[in-house]
Amino acid sequence: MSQEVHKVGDDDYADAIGRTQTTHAVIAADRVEALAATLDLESVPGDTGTVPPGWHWLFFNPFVRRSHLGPDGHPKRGGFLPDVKLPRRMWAGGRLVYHAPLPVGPTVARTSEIANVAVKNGSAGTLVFVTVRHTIAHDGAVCIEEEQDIVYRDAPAPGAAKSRPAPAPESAEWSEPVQPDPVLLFRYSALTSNGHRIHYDQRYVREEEGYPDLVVHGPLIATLLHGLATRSRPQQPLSRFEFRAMAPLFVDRGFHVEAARQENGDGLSLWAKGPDGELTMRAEAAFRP
Ligand SMILES: CC(C)(COP(=O)(O)OP(=O)(O)OC[C@H]1O[C@@H](n2cnc3c(N)ncnc32)[C@H](O)[C@@H]1OP(=O)(O)O)[C@@H](O)C(=O)NCCC(=O)NCCSC(=O)C[C@](C)(O)C(=O)O
Repeated sequence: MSQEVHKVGDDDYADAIGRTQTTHAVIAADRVEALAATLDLESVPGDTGTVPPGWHWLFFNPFVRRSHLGPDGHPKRGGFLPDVKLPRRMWAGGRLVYHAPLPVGPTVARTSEIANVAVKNGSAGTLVFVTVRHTIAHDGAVCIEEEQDIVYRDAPAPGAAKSRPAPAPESAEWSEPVQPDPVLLFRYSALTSNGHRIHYDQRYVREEEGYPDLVVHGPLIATLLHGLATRSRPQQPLSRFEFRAMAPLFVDRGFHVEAARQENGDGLSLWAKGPDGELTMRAEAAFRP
């Protein structure tokens, strides 16, 4: 990463860079099966006894004590994650390398490091991007490497104009509809131990964060794109996946996950298309030969 600027106002985030944390999780079969049911799949896809790509987001999110939660329902900032003062947190994207399947059953370690903090100007004010580098290893062998981008934004200015998302591509070779009902959002929050109120607390999301309705989880959309990628190439294991969340999706507003062969490459380009045809997430997937 090349960004050098870690300051917003008087806050200097340089100290946070390089901070590490290790979390352990039992890769429990019942949780993996519960996600299959939540995604309305007949069974867990892929090889028996392994976690499908993207499903590792089920694990490693600790249930902290209630008194240690911040106003958004996430653990208070200033522990592992830097104490960014901007109130609205979103999952902005990530880059994943799948080295080996994550086995179901054992207790597995995830080591996390704050890789970068970048302050940028967005269309509606300051954005602070925190990039966390995760390594998930079992028995000394790395299974997954991931860089996760979390973005923090200012509260919306009253009457501020909304930025207009770009249209999604019209070149889909694969397209699947998704109906994000409140039960899907609730079950995904529960399964991923995610207390973020933007996914279930309608008063909070409207009054405090200024969104029109409950927000669909970024990792859920990325998981659905992973699923489309692996179904489109059943013979080839996924080796890399990168994605960027471009605009939010909301509860009860149907959207599509779509894919096409890459124009310049052997992999797939994928995206989520919102209810008005807008591009809400884009992704690239690479596969082993
Ligand atoms: C991120 C938003 C606010 C920026 O929107 P904007 O209009 O303010 O920004 P912009 O003007 O388009 O771009 C400004 C700068 O930011 C960069 N940028 C712009 N977007 C990204 C991105 N995604 N990843 C990395 N960089 C990004 C962009 O490249 C540019 O950099 P530059 O000045 O160097 O050229 C906007 O794109 C957006 O709303 N995206 C959708 C976010 C979303 O819906 N996430 C999923 C739901 S939140 C969630 O699931 C949460 C969870 C799971 O509970 C959880 O807490 O972990």
